[in-house]
Amino acid sequence: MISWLGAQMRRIGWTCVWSWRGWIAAWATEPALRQWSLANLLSAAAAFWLPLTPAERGLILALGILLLAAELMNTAIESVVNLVSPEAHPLAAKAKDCGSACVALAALAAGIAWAVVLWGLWTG
Ligand SMILES: Nc1ncnc2c1ncn2[C@@H]1O[C@H](COP(=O)(O)OP(=O)(O)OP(=O)(O)O)[C@@H](O)[C@H]1O
Repeated sequence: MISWLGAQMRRIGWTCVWSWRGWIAAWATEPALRQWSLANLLSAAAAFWLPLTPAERGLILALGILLLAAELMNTAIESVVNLVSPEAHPLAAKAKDCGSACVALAALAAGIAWAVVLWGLWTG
């Protein structure tokens, strides 16, 4: 039992190390990730500055983090496509376009959440 627990803790520890490495690598090469991170900071500051409910704040913060996750997934897809298909190919285009659509939908979700929350503030 103790050795199983130790193995799980080591696995979780390595997962944290690899995830941090992924974040650092994407941060260094992807301007879009830096822009979304700045937008997220501003969004989180506004969510705490405005008189929102805890549920509204939670929604805004969670969708912002999901948007960053979508951007990282898009970066992962782009990296793999560039590795296996540097030349033009319809499937490479499809993979990259879908990754881009994934980020766009996550951004739309965050934007809709902000619009609904602000509408509630305005009318409430
Ligand atoms: N190997 C390829 N084969 C076919 N089309 C491609 C290929 N690479 C890129 N494209 C097309 O060009 C678009 C932009 O690809 P690119 O790799 O430049 O992404 P990007 O500008 O870095 O995207 P993002 O702004 O999301 O980071 C893709 O969505 C796709 O339609």
